[in-house]
Amino acid sequence: MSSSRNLDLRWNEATQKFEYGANVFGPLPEHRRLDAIRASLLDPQCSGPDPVYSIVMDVGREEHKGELERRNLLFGVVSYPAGRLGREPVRSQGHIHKISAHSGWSAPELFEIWDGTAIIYAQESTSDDPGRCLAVTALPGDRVVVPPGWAHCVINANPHERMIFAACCDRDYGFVYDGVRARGGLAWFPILDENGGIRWESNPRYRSSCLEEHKARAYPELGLSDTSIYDQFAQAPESLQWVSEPSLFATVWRSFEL
Ligand SMILES: O=P(O)(O)OC[C@H]1O[C@](O)(CO)[C@@H](O)[C@@H]1O
Repeated sequence: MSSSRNLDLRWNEATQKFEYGANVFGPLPEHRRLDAIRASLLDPQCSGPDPVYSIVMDVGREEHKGELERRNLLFGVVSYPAGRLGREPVRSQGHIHKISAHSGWSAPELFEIWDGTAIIYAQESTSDDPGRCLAVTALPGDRVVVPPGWAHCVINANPHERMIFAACCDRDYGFVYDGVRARGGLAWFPILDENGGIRWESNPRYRSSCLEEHKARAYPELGLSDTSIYDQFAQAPESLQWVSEPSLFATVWRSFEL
């Protein structure tokens, strides 16, 4: 069982499900199978943990249901097993958020790591030139923000332990995979080295690019406090409104650093 950050839910390894505390709602997990994500892996024939990850979208405390809906916000939690996908760590496929009907923006996403070590990888575009490419390492309690319109994936950086994270996103979410799949993945593939560390290989189906790597940082310009993202929502729901209404920070996004 793993503990959550101020939302009473935990992953049960034996049942491969999330368990919800009193007054916490959430669905059964959707298990993403290995066959469903092969098109974006370095070795599409590889073997690895199956399911590759388990997702619950729309979790929260009963008392917040209305507020989440009114604000077009949604919390999800994702659990990744230990292991590897061939030479790669366990990871998601990579996608861009669809344009939201209510905002006209491809929404940003706010991640918070709960257990394990994650790398959030993001690139500006899935066209020939991927633009800026960044890999941000995040530990329990760290937050990472992927700005509007960027393609991204989430990686379990430690092949020896499970990784669990929460994300706050637009309730009108949808994932666009075309660009990523057409190029056989994102512009950089994470590779597990002999010592369990991560190195990167560029994807030759993109024009050459540089990869910047750094650790997670604070985001005062987005009004993120030190408390967990769910508690921040509970205490001041308007302070996360930018997730579903990115235009509130239109000027911030222009020079945003992950
Ligand atoms: O569809 P993909 O790219 O495999 O990623 C799915 C993941 O993306 C997320 O939105 C996080 O970016 C999670 O909900 C989910 O784990």
